[in-house]
This record gives sequence, C-alpha cells and structure tokens, in this order.
Amino acid sequence: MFSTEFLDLPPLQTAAGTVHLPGSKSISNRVLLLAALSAGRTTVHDLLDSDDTRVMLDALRQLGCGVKRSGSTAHITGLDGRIAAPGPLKLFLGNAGTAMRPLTAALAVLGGDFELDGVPRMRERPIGDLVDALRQLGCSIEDLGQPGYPPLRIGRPQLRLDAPIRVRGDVSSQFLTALLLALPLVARQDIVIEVVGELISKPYVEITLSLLARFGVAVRREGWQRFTLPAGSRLQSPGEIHVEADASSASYFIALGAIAATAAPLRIEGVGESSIQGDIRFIDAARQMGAEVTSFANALEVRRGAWPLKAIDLDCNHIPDAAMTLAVMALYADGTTTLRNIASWRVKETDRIAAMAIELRKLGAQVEEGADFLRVAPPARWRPAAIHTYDDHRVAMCFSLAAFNPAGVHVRILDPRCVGKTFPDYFEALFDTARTDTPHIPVICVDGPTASGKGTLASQLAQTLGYHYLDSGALYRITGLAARRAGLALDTAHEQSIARLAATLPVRFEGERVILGGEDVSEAIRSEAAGMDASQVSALPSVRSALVELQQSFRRLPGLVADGRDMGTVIFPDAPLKVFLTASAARRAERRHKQLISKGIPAKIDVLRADLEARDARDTQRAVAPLKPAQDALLLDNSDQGIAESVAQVLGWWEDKQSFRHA
Ligand SMILES: Nc1ncnc2c1ncn2[C@@H]1O[C@H](COP(=O)(O)OP(=O)(O)OP(=O)(O)O)[C@@H](O)[C@H]1O
Ligand SMILES: Nc1ccn([C@@H]2O[C@H](COP(=O)(O)O)[C@@H](O)[C@H]2O)c(=O)n1
Repeated sequence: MFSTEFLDLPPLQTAAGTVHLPGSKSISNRVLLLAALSAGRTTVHDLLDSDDTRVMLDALRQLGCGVKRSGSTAHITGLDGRIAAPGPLKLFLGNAGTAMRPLTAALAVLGGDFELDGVPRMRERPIGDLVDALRQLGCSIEDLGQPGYPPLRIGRPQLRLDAPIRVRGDVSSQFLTALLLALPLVARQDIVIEVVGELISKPYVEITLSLLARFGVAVRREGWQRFTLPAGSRLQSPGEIHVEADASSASYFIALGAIAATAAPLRIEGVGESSIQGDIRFIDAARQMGAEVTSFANALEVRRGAWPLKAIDLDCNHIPDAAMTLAVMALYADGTTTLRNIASWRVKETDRIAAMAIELRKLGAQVEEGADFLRVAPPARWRPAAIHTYDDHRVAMCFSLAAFNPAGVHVRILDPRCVGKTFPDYFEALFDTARTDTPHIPVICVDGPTASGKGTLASQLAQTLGYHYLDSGALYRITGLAARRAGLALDTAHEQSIARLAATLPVRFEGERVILGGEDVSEAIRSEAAGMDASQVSALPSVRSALVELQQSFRRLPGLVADGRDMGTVIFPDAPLKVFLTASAARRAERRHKQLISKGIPAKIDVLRADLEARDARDTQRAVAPLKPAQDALLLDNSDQGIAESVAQVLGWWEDKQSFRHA
C-alpha cells in the first residue's frame, strides 16, 4: 500500500495483463457479523483485509467472539446470539458504515452497555432513521452527540415485536440491512419490517437476503416494501463460506479496459457477470459507453470498443458506488454524460457529488451538480491536477484513471492511503496492468562520490514519493563479491569472465535485503573491502555494459530514484531531475567512520579517508562512465547540511518541475 502524502501518476497509455481483485467489503463485513452472531464456527475464505474489515474484526473480538486470522482466511467462533462481553464497552468503528449500522442494530436488540463511535466523518453520517426504527422496537439508544448521528450509547431493550417496524429506505439501504441482520436474534415470533419511501440501492439488500439464507434464515418479502423474519429464525453457521471479489473494485479495472486495453483484453479475476453484488451491473453501463466485456464463471475480460467512449444518461440508483467510476469515464466520452438518482452519494465517506464535481473541474471538465445528479462534459483542454481525495477510497481509485488522458498531463493523488478502506493494494494492481512508454516513467538520479550520502538521500526520496529505489553501487559490490568467490582476480585479464558473472547474477532484492543465489549477502557487500572490490570491477568496461540492462529494468511505474556514479550521465540520461551530491572528503570520512562504529565495525578515520579518496580517484579517472556531474545536474554540497535538509532541498527541486494545481 502507498502510505505517502501523495502519489504522482505519470501519463499512462495502455493496459494489459491480469488483475486479481480483493474480497468484497459489503460481503466481508456482513459475513463477519453473521458468523459472529450465529451458532457454530465459520471459516471465511478470501476475506477482504482492509481498514473497514479490521474495525469490524476488532469490534467482534471486543464483544468476546473468537477470531483467528491467517492470510485471507478467518475462523470465527459464533456467539450464538449471546454477547459474551455485554459491557461497558467502547467500540471504535472508523469510517465503516458496514460496521456501524449493523452493529448498532445487533447490539441494540441484544442489549448491554455499549458506546459506538468513529472518525469525525462518521459523526456526520446519518443513522437517525435506523435509531428511530430500533426505538419503535423498544431498544434503548442514546445520542451522545448531534441527534441522529454517532456517537451512540446502547442500553438494555424492552422489546415489542408485535407491531411492524417502519424504517426509511430512501436515505441508505444499510438501515434495512442492519435490521434484517439483527432481528433473527430475537425472532420469537414473526417480525415485520415495513420500508417507508422508495428503497434505494436494492442490490445491497439482495446481498443481505442471500447471505442470511446461507446462515439459515429465509426472509419472506413482498416486493421491496415489506419483509418478514419468520418466528423461530436462528442464525446457523454454514461452516465454510467464500467471499466474492468486490464488484465495485472491479469497476476501476472494467473502466481501465474500456479506456486503455487496446491490443488485448484486460483480465479481471474474482467476479463474473452472475455475481450476487448489484454493482456488477456496472458492466451494462460500461458496455453502453463502448466497453467490450466478456464474462466467465469467475472472471471478466474487458477491452476498448468504441473510442472515444459514448456519453450516456443513466439512472445510477442500482450501482451507487461503482457509478463514481462512470463520472471519470465521462472525461473520455464524445459528449456530456449525466448520472442521475445519486443523492445517496452525499452521505457517503464524503459528499461525493460535491467532491467529484470539484475534482473533475480541476482536470478541465465542465461539470454541473444537482441535489441528486452530476453532469460531466469532457475537458476541451486537459490540465494537470492534484486530486484531493477527502479520505474517500473511491475518489482516489476512480481519479487514477485520469492518468490515461490523451494530453499526457500528470495527475497527483493526494493521500493515496485512503484506498486502504477497501483495496489496500489498488495502486500496485494499477501499476501491474498499466503500460506507458519508458520515457514517461520519471527517474531522479543521485550521483556523487563515496559516502556523500547518496544512498540515504535517494532512499528517503523514494520513500516520500512512493518510487522504486535503485542502489546501483550494490550491483558492483555483488559483482565484486561473486568474482572473489569464483576465485577471479579483479583485473582486465579476467574482464570477460567477470562480465559474464555480472550479466547472469542470480540476485534478488527483498526490501533492504540483498539475496545472491539464495544467500543473504546484505552485510557481506557493505564492508569497506567490498567497496574497494566494487570500485575495481566497476572500472572494467565490459562489466559496466553487462549491468546496464539490469539497472534500466528498475525503471518501473510509478517512478524511480537511482543512486550511483553514472545514473545521470549513462544509465538514465533522459531523467527529469539529476542531482550531483558532494561533501568534503573530511566530512565524508567522518560520516563513514560514525556509520561503521555504530555497526560495531572498528575503523580509523584517516584510513577511511585515504580509502575513499582512492576510490574517488579511480571512479573519476576511469575511461568508461567516470564519476562526474551530468551537464544538466543540480549540484548539492551537503557538507554542512543534515539529512532532512538535503531531502527537503531535492524534494523542492522536484516539486518545481511539477505542474500541479493544488486544491
Ligand atoms: N546530509 C547528511 N548529513 C549527515 N550525515 C549524513 C548525511 N547524508 C548521509 N549521512 C550519513 O553518512 C553516512 C553515509 O551515507 P550513505 O551511505 O548514504 O552514503 P553513500 O554516498 O550512499 O555511500 P556509498 O557511495 O559508499 O554507498 C550514513 O551514515 C548517513 O547516515
Ligand atoms: N553507478 C555506479 C555505482 C557504483 N559504482 C562503483 O561501485 C563502488 C561501490 O559503490 P557504492 O555506491 O556502493 O559505494 C563505487 O566506488 C564505484 O566504483 C560505479 O562505478 N557506478
């Protein structure tokens, strides 16, 4: 997951390959609650691991439910309708509506002493209609803040089950879902729920009914207005249950296929058209806009059909979450797209109608918003934009698709971490399937002499920007080590043999660790002797050539920071930012001395200084790719700068080269 402050998306061009979708949030949290309330032990496969499922699992643990997780499987020992820990208990439910609403209902009918709260946005998301319905039933619920919004305190109920319970259906279908999930716990007699107003997002209620059936509860329904939980209903674990992949998450990749899968279809694994999730009907909308979609049992293949996409005018009530993706597809359409009946967007993670309008306009689109609609005309001229994401995962994911714009303008996604709510590895999946010409992938080069702080600076830049990191010196160090181990003298007589070794190094980078042929050599290559060996092999032209391709292969989306001696001059001559980092020999020797001593390696400062000056001399004087600043490099002498200051300086230079308009 990218936990950076922002993530810059360079111009993306096409899409190909296969994406494996994570489990559905809606199904995961419903299944977890049902498993927790039912009798028996449930093994849940393919469970989504995200912020929202984590808050649900934490709450269930607090309530005394047995929870064991291993990877994407969870084993839940059900409470059989009795709360093991009836409080007093405070449950923090983040911004997870799929946890807040059903838990409120379940705990209110079972009774205890509970306080339910969440993040500040959760305190702005209405729950009053559900609370009203539960109060009709005789539940004890106290508003602890603004009436009708969390936080809530739940006490012991005096249940009255004989009259129908009336609940509003036109604000959020989660209120009805919450009642349906909770009422089997007290169905000593038939319990009737009547929906007031037109029920929105019916497909989510279908999911609820279908999962209740898996847990042994057959709800009778008359249209979408009246639901009856039969007397004697009891939640019973099905034993094993599989969570379908998330159909709303599929929408980003269906759109990606429609926009950018030009040569071959993009394969999306985990859901097919027969999914129980209503958002799968996004496929119909994508097809209307021109996508070519083929469905398999548990997968989809999508490719570009009509281009530009066709503008549509659509009632999106049945696909409220996935419809946000249509608003970004509209940027690529041949006219104005209108998305109707989306009032529920206003009470989601953020006011999504307002958020989408503001951010689409930043890209140059003409947008009109109404109480329950959004109208989008594509940009006449695309503008680079920094997209504010409002702590809303869907805003972040759908706006990533703007990076395929034909003008090639850059898109910055602020707070990309918010995708953790439903799809923590969304951007990794995007970068696996998106393709762009190599020159579009940004590289920052940091070259300079030994111990100037290149590695420290480059790895911190990479971390801040979410870019890959190449420590090219490590490759020469590994080559030196491999040559020594092969008994080769590090001289011109053995140049071809060492070059062959370099070309076929069985090397793997695992985070900070360097693995050579299965052995962890991270420590071995860091010695001063290994540095000297690296300096010797690096002076051999054939060795340098043998390593070029490997170094260039590190240039992958979303970008790269590379440190070494010839990054800017030879390996990435087209890099948009090149830094030549220096510090006085005395300062560098001091730093290296400190570094070695801190690792418990004895060292003498004057010996170190002599060694590094010898390495500098060899590096600068060799015939091939000598150490020197690239013509267009910016020079940075950090002799009197701390690490944070150097990082800030280079980030400032990088920012100066960007063209984002901040919100
Ligand atoms: N600006 C700085 N101020 C103080 N110390 C620094 C600074 N930059 C780096 N250092 C310290 O100097 C030491 C050497 O830094 P680093 O290993 O990053 O250098 P390098 O140029 O990558 O070296 P080499 O070329 O040998 O790999 C480290 O202990 C690091 O913490
Ligand atoms: N691009 C590069 C990187 C390194 N070298 C040589 O390898 C030696 C070790 O590098 P470190 O950065 O890990 O210290 C270095 O002294 C150079 O001789 C190189 O030539 N080109």
